[in-house]
Amino acid sequence: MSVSKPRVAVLGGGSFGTVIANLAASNGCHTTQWLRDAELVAEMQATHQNTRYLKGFDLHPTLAFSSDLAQSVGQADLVFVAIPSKAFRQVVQNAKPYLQTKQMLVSMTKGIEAGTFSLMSQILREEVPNARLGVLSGPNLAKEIAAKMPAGTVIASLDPDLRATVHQALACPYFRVFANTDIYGVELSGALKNIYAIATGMAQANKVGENTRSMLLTRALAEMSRFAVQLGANPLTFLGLAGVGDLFATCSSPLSRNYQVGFALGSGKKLADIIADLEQTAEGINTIQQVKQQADKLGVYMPIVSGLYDIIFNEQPIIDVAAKMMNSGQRSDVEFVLPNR
Ligand SMILES: NC(=O)C1=CN([C@@H]2O[C@H](COP(=O)(O)OP(=O)(O)OC[C@H]3O[C@@H](n4cnc5c(N)ncnc54)[C@H](O)[C@@H]3O)[C@@H](O)[C@H]2O)C=CC1
Ligand SMILES: O=C(CO)COP(=O)(O)O
Repeated sequence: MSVSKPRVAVLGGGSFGTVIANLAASNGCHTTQWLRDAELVAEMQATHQNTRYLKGFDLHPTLAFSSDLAQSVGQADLVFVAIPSKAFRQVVQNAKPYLQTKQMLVSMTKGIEAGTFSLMSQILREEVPNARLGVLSGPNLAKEIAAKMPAGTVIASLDPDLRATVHQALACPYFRVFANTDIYGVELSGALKNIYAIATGMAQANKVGENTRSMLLTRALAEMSRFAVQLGANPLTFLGLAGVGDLFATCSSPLSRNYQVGFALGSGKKLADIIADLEQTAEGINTIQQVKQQADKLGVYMPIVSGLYDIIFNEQPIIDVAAKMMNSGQRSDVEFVLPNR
């Protein structure tokens, strides 16, 4: 286990990258946040705020900002990556010449690469084959952490030193870091729950009751774990913070961008207008498309994903899709206990 505080780099200038960089700096780690936008870097250096993505929060005075990748990652022991999935590979490729062999790379991105169905840890493995890898995921709404509201997260890695180093960098009285070794399960949980946050936002816009919301959430958990197990994840991971924890937080909170997208769709707004207004990342729309394709290929039954796909991409009315789901006959409540025939 490392004894001195790790030197940290965070790639990504969005709300989550900022919150994690701020936590590490507040914990005494020499921390640099890398952003592609030099203008925003200059503003953040002057104000120690991120007015574009995390308005109203003062950042720790020792947190450094840079738009120079070499300077940001070159000296770091631990590199967190919080870049939206559509740009993740490109940014890692750009950083690659400056990465050192013993560095630890941790993805915080909850998405799936379009076209390849790669999760971000798989991209890290492909692009930087010798790196020490981890995934950070959990119920971590950025603004709540910025406001120092207590939260827990999960660091998943096969490398015990990496798990301990992430704990050392981030754990504090309002942020607890739990451990897991099921990288794929933790990472899939984080990506998949965005789909169901869209569904719950849509249902809330249609003023459903608590019974409906509970059914949706529980069937979402059944569906996402069924899919993940097919892909080799451990079903028990879905009982942890990265699974049911993040599903509950994201599906309940209007702070979630995916929930906001679902709510706006459920209120009759057009997807293109919603995305344009959001100006932030909502991974779930891309994830629905990637998961629908993969579930069809593997023959996994995912009625919520299929229903959302029909509403968003085939313009089917929400009420028709909901009625079809409610009339789908009897299925097992917990299929790992009572299998479906
Ligand atoms: N915000 C949150 O509460 C949480 C977000 N996450 C995940 O973190 C990832 C990043 O999300 P946020 O920080 O919330 O995003 P955000 O929407 O707040 O900001 C996105 C950031 O990525 C940057 N970016 C986009 N394309 C880029 C490119 N080609 N090169 C360099 N930078 C680029 C943008 O400039 C911006 O700084 C997402 O996958 C999200 O699912 C995970 C946990 C919590
Ligand atoms: O992942 C998150 C909280 O854990 C954030 O969710 P959104 O990306 O929907 O805002």
